[in-house]
Amino acid sequence: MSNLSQFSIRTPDDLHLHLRDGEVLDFVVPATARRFRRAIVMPNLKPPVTTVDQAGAYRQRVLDAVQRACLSGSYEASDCDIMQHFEPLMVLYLTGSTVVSEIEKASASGFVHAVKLYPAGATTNSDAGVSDLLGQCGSVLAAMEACGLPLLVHGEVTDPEVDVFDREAQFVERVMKPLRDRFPALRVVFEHITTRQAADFVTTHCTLDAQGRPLLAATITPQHLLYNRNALFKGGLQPHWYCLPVLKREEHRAALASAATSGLPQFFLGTDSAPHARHLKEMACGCAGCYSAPYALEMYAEAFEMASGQIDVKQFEAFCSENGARFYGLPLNTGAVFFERKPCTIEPLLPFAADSGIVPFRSGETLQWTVRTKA
Ligand SMILES: NC(=O)N[C@@H](CC(=O)O)C(=O)O
Ligand SMILES: [Zn+2]
Ligand SMILES: [Zn+2]
Repeated sequence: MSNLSQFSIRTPDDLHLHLRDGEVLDFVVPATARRFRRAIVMPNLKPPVTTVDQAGAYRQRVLDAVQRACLSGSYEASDCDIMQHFEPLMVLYLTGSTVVSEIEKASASGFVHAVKLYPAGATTNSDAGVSDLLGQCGSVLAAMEACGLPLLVHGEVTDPEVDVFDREAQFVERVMKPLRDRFPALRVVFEHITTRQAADFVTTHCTLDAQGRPLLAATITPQHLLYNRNALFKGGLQPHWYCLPVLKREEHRAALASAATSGLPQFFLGTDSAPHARHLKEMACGCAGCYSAPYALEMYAEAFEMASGQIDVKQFEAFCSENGARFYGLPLNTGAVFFERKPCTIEPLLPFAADSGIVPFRSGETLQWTVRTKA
């Protein structure tokens, strides 16, 4: 088989992204805005984004940060042309106090595209989350099902008795299956899946709505497509490979790679790019999250090539740029990004003046693909 040396795909969307707030937001938003046309922006700020008004204000801060980046003179004019069109898709953080009227307001807003479940205690800034989804949120879930607003799920049980590597598989049994049974028409995204059990569940339990769109979908990150849990301990403890849900055994990575390259419409790109300052990762009790945004597309190309030997460009494009948009009922993007087989090396540290900097995921490594946004 001859190796592809270049190809292009429709401009992609990142359907799971952390942009944070304040100075960090200014620092990280360009990496996404210069590659992706839209992104689902996670609401796990401190305090969390729980109302439509807060989501609207946060959306404006994201747009303002993009404008400041363009005016700063630090980015090329051609990058700024692309960044200007970045559209943040906002999400509400589900709590035990979320009310039905807020769901209806979100659905009517035009800029809130989903509601996010953080099981209380499961991950970064999840303290305000929900401990018993079906017990606490029945009327809210019914309202979301009725108005078609998707529920995005961090799918791990928090029962301390459950082994950390089994928390996602247990979540399928204890929460996902009962949720589908009770709300069969609720649109659900199983975020950043990491196990064969989650991939199988989304493959086999996905039903379609009247327009033929999947009602159950999943995002998959570059790290979970490329690595198994050995990476966490390679040559010593590797804090920059630590994210939640944690990397799993090789059989699970292989199942995710099969799902992503299956051509099924319910699997799509969501980087879960989650920046934390260097000193907060490289410490006793370091934070969970990989900052992958600057090189995520290059890494996805590598993952698809590793899975299939040769990238099937149509399937890669569907995963990066079409399946997610269709799930969210958004128009497909125009424009393109270009991939060239040319080595590119990731910076060891991204200097962030206000802090200790951010170590990008796979810092210092050389990737095989280079991405451009101009032909
Ligand atoms: N994935 C992570 O390890 N961390 C995310 C939270 C999340 O998506 O669970 C973060 O906000 O840092
Ligand atoms: Zn999560
Ligand atoms: Zn996340």
